[in-house]
Amino acid sequence: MYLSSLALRNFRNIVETEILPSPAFNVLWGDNGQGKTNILESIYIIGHLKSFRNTRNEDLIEHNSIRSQLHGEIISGGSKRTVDIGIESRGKEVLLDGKEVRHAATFFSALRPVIFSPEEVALTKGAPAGRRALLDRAIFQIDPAYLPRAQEYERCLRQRNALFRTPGGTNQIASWTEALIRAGLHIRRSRSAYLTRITAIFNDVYKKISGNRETASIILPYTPENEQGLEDYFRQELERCRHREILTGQTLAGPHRDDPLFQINGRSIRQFASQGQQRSFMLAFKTAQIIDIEEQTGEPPVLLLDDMTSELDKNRQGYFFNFLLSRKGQVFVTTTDIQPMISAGLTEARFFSVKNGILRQDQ
Ligand SMILES: Nc1ncnc2c1ncn2[C@@H]1O[C@H](COP(=O)(O)OP(=O)(O)OP(=O)(O)O)[C@@H](O)[C@H]1O
Repeated sequence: MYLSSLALRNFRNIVETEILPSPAFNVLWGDNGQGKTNILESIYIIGHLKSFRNTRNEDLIEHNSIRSQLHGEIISGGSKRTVDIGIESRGKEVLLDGKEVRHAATFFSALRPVIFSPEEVALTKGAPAGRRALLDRAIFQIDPAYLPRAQEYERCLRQRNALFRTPGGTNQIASWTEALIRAGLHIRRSRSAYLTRITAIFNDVYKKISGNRETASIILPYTPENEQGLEDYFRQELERCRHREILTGQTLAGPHRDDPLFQINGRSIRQFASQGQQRSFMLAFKTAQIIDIEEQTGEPPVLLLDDMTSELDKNRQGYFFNFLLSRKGQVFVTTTDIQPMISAGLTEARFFSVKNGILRQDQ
């Protein structure tokens, strides 16, 4: 699966551009603030409908315009698919192969881009919501059933919270508690199963990146193996919070409050990790995600790497370049300095210079 053509109009600082990327390696290079990340963002939106940056539709539209237009052509399993996305401040219009998209799940399987960006690295150290989002996004991408389940959980959560604030509503809480537990168990089971599946690769990659000097782990606050135990745990959590829930009018336990623990050498990343260690952690997580997508779908995903080599020492950089070179999938990487890539042997890559939102393919 790869992006064979990308055309953008009035997207961020890119007024008009069309590129024909290589099915293998593409390097977007240029000074800071020229539009490299914007290109990656457009590809990410073609795969996910949303940006990986926390942005509103109007931020995506070129300042002097009222509409952005994104067009992507994707080669998958030997056939071509097209994606067209029109963005206006009031919303997005999406066409897959010229037809309106009814189910988001159909759409998410069209390109499956995986992003590695400094914004995401920051999530490892931030609030629990960011770490949950990292995990959930990875699962959404591979499991079409996860999105409706997450939506069902959100619905139960909203209903249950509303009852806390409705006079006499607490009498009806019990049935919504049961619905919440049922829906929540799906989410927790999926999160556990996903981590169980990728843990071996993740551990292995992290060890290699760190030259066998460190170990990393992602730990959920519940045990994955035991189904009944998972349910009992959820009930006990709710029971423990009951009094506070009535006081605050909010559901205080469940998948929406889980805090996945990211650790290096048994210590929380939040408190101890350096920038380089956080990056290595994300590299290992994303690498595991990529390998998992490849194993589950039989096709390598498109990899988007935004400025990923800064703050990695030479050994860690070297490991990652070797990994990239050994892969079959399509890669887009941004950089201000192409020299390390040329030295690493990425000579087969297609290079695009980016200046003031204008892209030029180097000869
Ligand atoms: N809606 C918009 N309309 C016009 N220009 C925009 C819009 N949104 C962002 N920009 C411009 O895009 C540029 C930033 O582009 P981008 O984030 O892709 O930079 P970059 O080349 O990746 O740089 P860096 O190496 O610093 O990450 C800035 O000049 C910013 O002003």
